[in-house]
Amino acid sequence: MVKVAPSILASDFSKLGEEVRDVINGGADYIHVDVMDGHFVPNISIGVPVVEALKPVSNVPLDVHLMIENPDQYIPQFANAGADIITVHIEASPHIHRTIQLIKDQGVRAGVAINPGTPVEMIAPILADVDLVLLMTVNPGFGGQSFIDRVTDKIQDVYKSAQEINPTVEIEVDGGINEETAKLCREAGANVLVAGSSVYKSEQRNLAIEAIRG
Ligand SMILES: O=C(CO)[C@@H](O)[C@H](O)COP(=O)(O)O
Ligand SMILES: [Fe+2]
Repeated sequence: MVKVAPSILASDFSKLGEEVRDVINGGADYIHVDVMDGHFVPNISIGVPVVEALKPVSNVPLDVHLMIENPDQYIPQFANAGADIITVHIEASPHIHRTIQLIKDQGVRAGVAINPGTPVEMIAPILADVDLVLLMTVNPGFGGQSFIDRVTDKIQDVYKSAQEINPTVEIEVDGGINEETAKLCREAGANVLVAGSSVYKSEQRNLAIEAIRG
C-alpha cells in the first residue's frame, strides 16, 4: 500500500488548518511536518506549538521529521504535542538505539532518516528496530529542490535488507517528489512518498496526490 504524505512546508502558513484539511480531503495518508533548527540544517521552520495546533485538525497521522541537533531533548515534547511518527536523522543521533527507544517509550512510531550523502550502512545497525526509514532525496533544509536520482540505488538496498530483517518497516522518501520521481521511488521499493511543492503548488491537489500514489 503506497502512502502519500504532503509536506506542509510548501503550504500557506497564514491558513495552515485549512491547508491541512484540504490535502486530507484530497487523499493524504499522513501530514508531514518538517522541523528545522538552523543548526542541523541551514533553515528554521516550525516546532512543537504547530504540531499541537494541528493535532485536532488532522484525522491522519502527523509524521514529524526532526531536522535538529540533540533530538532527544525535544522528543517528549513532540510526542505530547501529538506526533504519531517521529523521525530523527542518523547524522544527528550518535546514540541511535537510545534515541529510537526514547521515541517508542512515548508510544510513538519511530523513524530514522538518512541524508543523500550518507551511506546506507550507517542505518544497518538500527534497521530491525525502527518503524520507518526516511531516505532523503534532496539535502534537507528547504522545499522545492531537485530530486537526486542516485538515491534510488539506496532505496533498493534498504528495501532488500528490510525484506530480510524488518519486512513491515515503511520506506519513505522526501525531497523533489512529483509524479515522475515518485514512480522511480515506488519501483525501487519506497511506500511512503513525501511531497511538498508538487502537491501544494498544484491547482488540483487531489489529482497530484493520486498521481504520486501511482
Ligand atoms: O524535509 C524536507 C526538506 O528538508 C521536505 O519534507 C520538503 O518539505 C519537501 O519539499 P519538496 O521537495 O517536496 O518541495
Ligand atoms: Fe521532510
